[in-house]
Amino acid sequence: MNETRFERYEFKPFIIEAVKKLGFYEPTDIQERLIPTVLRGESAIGQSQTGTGKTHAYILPMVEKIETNKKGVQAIITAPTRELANQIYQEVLKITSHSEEAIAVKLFIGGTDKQRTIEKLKTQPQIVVGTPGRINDLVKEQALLIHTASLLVVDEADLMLDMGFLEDVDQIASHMQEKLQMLVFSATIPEKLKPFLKKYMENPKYVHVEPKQPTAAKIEHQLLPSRHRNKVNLVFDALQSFNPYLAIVFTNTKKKADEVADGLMAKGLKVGRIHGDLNPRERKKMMKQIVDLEFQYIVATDLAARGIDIKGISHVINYELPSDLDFYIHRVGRTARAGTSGIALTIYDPTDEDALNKLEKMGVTFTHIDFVKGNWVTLDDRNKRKKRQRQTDEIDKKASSLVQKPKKVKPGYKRKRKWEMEKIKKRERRIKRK
Ligand SMILES: Nc1ncnc2c1ncn2[C@@H]1O[C@H](COP(=O)(O)OP(=O)(O)OP(=O)(O)O)[C@@H](O)[C@H]1O
Repeated sequence: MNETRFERYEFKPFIIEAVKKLGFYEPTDIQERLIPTVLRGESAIGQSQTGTGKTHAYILPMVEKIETNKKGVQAIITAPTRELANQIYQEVLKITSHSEEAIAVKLFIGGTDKQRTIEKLKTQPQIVVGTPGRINDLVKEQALLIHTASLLVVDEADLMLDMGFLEDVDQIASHMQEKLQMLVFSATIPEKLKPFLKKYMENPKYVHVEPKQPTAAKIEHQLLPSRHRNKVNLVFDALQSFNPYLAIVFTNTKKKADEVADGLMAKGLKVGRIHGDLNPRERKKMMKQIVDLEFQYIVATDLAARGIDIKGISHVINYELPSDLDFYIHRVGRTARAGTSGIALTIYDPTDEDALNKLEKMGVTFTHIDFVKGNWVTLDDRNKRKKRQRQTDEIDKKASSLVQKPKKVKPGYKRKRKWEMEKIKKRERRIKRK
């Protein structure tokens, strides 16, 4: 690519070169609205749908602000999972590696050898990327000196709160420069996060790229009723029929993830799996295999739903609905990224009706399908089916109330009563249809 609209930000030439290499021609909404703010040194909260470029909305201006001749930590990026921290770290390297003057970037995440990390910290990096717990450990051991740093990024901020990491983030912030530029990002910013934001950000620029719907535009949300069928078989049938470029199946627990992965493998599928019970080495190896597209099917818990940007996920299957509906948005947001399209199929039970109603109120529109005798069929909208069921129930009730039970029971009275009720039901249905 020989030109890019990112030139409007007057980034250092090496950053423009890196952006061109990434193939970014047009800044996304959130980038357009936040890059100038970050360059001015202001704090900001960035909320926009999954897959809309939040990561580079902070990476590009952050690298621009690094003073290459100044040693010591200048910027810290925190993320709630090792996989996401590593992914962000890789993205930072894709930019800094174009700089003639070396920019020292280091990744600090749990599950790696802390002693070895401390030994390698003879010189301090200029940019730190990592999970809050490990960064905080290294600060407490005075191995990592962050009093020189003035920019802190909190990515996937709501999950940081849910996972109890904000305490660590708080401690990290308290060891940094007094005048702190804080950048907070997520596709979902819940109310419960607001007190933390108020503590560090007097008057942050709050950029909420108001989407018309909470999830990426080009996701087709499909609903499949379980109807007490074996859900692993349903997932298998769906995967066979989709023949996906890359499908990720989400479950609510690690145990269920193993069950589903084992079930699909027993049916002959080669399946990757990623969840918290894997040891750090296995998780790292698995993520690499997934990114290298060694699998067509992955089974994962919500650990992988956050921010992970795996190119080419064409299908997301919810084996079950998450209890926190924000996780539905993050799960389905693994597909249809950067303007591509994708399919999100959710297998649901009757107990999920309320949650589905809430998602519809949030702006998600579902198509209803079923898998009957090896073929996909489109179903009526479940609300229409429910309404029809309600009407049938009302007609039954009315008919039954109109046909009096005889005081004295005579032979054949049941058949006669049923016949009279049918007559009334037919009349009522005719009236409803008008
Ligand atoms: N300006 C751009 N032009 C084209 N592609 C872009 C641009 N900015 C980012 N991308 C690509 O879009 C994809 C999604 O970006 P990113 O992972 O930053 O989204 P996100 O908003 O952080 O998503 P999530 O909420 O899931 O974390 C990535 O593959 C990234 O390389």
